Amino acid sequence: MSFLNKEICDGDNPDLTEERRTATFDTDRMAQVIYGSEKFAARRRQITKSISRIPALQDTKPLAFMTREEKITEACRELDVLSDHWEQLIYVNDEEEALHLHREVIGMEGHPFALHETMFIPTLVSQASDEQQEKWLGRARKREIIGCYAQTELGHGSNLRKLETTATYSPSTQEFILHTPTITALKWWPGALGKSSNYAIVMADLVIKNKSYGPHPFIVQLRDEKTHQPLPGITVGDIGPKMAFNGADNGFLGFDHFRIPRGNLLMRHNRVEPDGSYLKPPHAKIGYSSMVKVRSRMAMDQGLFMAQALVIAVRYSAVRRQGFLEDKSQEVKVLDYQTQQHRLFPSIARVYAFIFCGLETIQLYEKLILDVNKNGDTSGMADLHSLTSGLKSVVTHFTGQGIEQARMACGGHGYSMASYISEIYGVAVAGCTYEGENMVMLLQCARALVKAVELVEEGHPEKLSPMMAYLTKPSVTVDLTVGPEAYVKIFQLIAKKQAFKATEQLHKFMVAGDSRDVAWNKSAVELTKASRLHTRLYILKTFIRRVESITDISVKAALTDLLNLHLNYELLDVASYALADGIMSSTQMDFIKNQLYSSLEKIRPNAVSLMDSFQFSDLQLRSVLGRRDGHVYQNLFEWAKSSPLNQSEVLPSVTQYLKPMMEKSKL
Ligand SMILES: CCCCCCCCCC/C=C\CCCCCCCCCC(=O)SCCNC(=O)CCNC(=O)[C@H](O)C(C)(C)COP(=O)(O)OP(=O)(O)OC[C@H]1O[C@@H](n2cnc3c(N)ncnc32)[C@H](O)[C@@H]1OP(=O)(O)O
Ligand SMILES: Cc1cc2nc3c(=O)[nH]c(=O)nc-3n(C[C@H](O)[C@H](O)[C@H](O)COP(=O)(O)OP(=O)(O)OC[C@H]3O[C@@H](n4cnc5c(N)ncnc54)[C@H](O)[C@@H]3O)c2cc1C
Repeated sequence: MSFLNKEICDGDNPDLTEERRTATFDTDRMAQVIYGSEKFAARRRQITKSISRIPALQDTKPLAFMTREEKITEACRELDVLSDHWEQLIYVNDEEEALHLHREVIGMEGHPFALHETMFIPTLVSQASDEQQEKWLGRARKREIIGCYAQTELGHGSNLRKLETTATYSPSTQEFILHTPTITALKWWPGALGKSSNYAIVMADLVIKNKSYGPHPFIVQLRDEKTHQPLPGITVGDIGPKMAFNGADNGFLGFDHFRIPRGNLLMRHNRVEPDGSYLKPPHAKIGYSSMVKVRSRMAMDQGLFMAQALVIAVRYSAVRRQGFLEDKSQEVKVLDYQTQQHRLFPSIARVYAFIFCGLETIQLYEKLILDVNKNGDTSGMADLHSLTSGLKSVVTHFTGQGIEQARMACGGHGYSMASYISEIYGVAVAGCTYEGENMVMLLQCARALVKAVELVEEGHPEKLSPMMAYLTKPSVTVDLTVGPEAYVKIFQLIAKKQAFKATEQLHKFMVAGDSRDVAWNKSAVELTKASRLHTRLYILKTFIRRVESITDISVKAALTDLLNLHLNYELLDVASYALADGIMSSTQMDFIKNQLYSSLEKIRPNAVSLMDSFQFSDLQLRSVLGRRDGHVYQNLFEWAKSSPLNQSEVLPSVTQYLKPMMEKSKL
């Protein structure tokens, strides 16, 4: 068939080439801003190039046509190839490079080392004593053992204080006896637990002399290191297929009076002595630090998920032609429609905003762990906990929305698994649940907000952390034409008003006789609204800070357009609060709308390059629709032909059922 002639696929789609030519900035320079440094952006490109030279790391069969078993096997094959090339591809133990390598080669659907790297090793780093690290950390880093993080149970996830798995200390044998007393106490959900891991960090209720000390982390061997068979006393398996993440074997785990040595309680911050005496940690929640680590990474990780969906949708929108504007001789690129821009560009701005936030929170976590491990200083824990609790909830929610809009922006082809957007969506929205269900975490953030409001009301504003300082700002009239700072001021007023209103409501119920818990529940929706506004304000301020710090003029100009779009879009999105409280007038609302529409026009010529700047390889994107070459239709046809259903002309379902049925109908 002539239209499949290879020659016409040589070179990129001219529509995309034109987009790339009109960009006003250099995508390598933009990548430096996205990835935090010139060095890392260059390393990413270098790693991508090295990967492309290893034939065994190129895609085999499209993921969409694989079974779960095939996906898991393929991920393991890739891990094996990676381990042979590890030292030649990346600097050993460089977490960011390793993450990039995994994202690109194995993708996002999960693999046996995902939890090993993201939670098992970090828990050993933050919770194990030096002696324990000597014993396990080296082995874990060399991947002699595979570990996961087993906390959630069939009956309890959000409420850690009610975990049922017990670790009862036996002073006579100096052992802990791990036990699963009921079916609801089965560990349920941990990634890579089902079939791959032979070790786990198990969170269990520490019990000494009939006294419960709450959840503590233990390192537990689950399987024989030679045979990989579960050890006696352990029941373990896979929990079955999920909405996405089907390359991961999320698992269940039960203990039948399973004994582990005393030295398997991770004892960097707390201890159980041989006689059973307990030395408490410097902060009650220090054992939760691995969750805080993952939450601190989520703004970045979710930003990258949304970026992948938007690369696909924006490239496709520059290639897809549908309908007419002025010129009736050629259909228009759908990216030229204002509605398409309004659907996609605010999400592009959020991607950048989330990533800038993520760069900051990752550093905040690293600093916290240094402070705790080196100086025993836990003073930063409360702030980082409330910040990351709000942030994980807000970014996962908006990422889900942004990816779904990206899918719809691709019309019918977005619904095909060839776009890969449905898979990205499934993986990203898991983040609304894991590491703390979003509502639960917004309410954690609200605890800090209410405390801060109470401090202001009690006349102690000097005790507020810098993040809460806006709660003392007086109401002022703001001229929006002044620039970003004016938007921040209005946002601060809106967020402050909501924090005070929610706290007032809480207090009102308490004064009327409700307990704090009941009053809290009756005010919970208002409290979560306050948390969202507080978090969105933080994101907005980080975006402004980051753009102000950029030195490359053309990159800064492109990002200033994006920032302006973000400011106007965010303010419009929360305008109902501002109007209700008389913070903004309807004239100001009209101004914001007009600014927003003009931002869309300014961003239009840079849209493709703003997304190209993420420098995702086609291997990483795994999207037929979003490939860099833009030869959407040829690529889609090739992909469809590779469907298992097309490997024979007549399917058994036809010979077995349809054919006889049609024959019968003829009689
Ligand atoms: C070399 C490196 C290579 C790297 C390669 C990596 C390869 C990766 C490849 C990528 C491929 C795929 C990606 C896969 C990634 C998937 C990751 C998925 C991971 C998912 C894991 C999980 O989900 S683990 C389970 C998570 N579970 C939860 O989050 C449970 C949520 N619940 C809680 O956290 C708690 O129950 C609670 C915080 C909600 C309440 O706790 P508690 O009841 O104990 O406390 P209170 O509410 O009473 O509050 C009391 C006070 O304590 C304060 N608090 C609570 N928590 C903390 C904390 N963490 N830090 C500080 N303070 C805390 C709380 O604020 C209260 O304070 P006051 O208000 O002052 O009283
Ligand atoms: C893909 C994926 C991977 C995971 N990986 C791991 C892992 O590696 N290790 C691990 O240990 N766990 C893992 N989990 C489990 C995950 O951490 C939990 O599912 C999560 O913490 C939510 O807990 P839950 O399922 O008990 O939800 P629930 O708490 O039962 O939530 C159900 C509903 O109740 C509401 N709710 C609950 N408590 C409150 C409250 N106090 N106030 C108001 N509303 C409330 C929630 O908002 C939600 O709407 C994973 C989960 C998923 C989906």
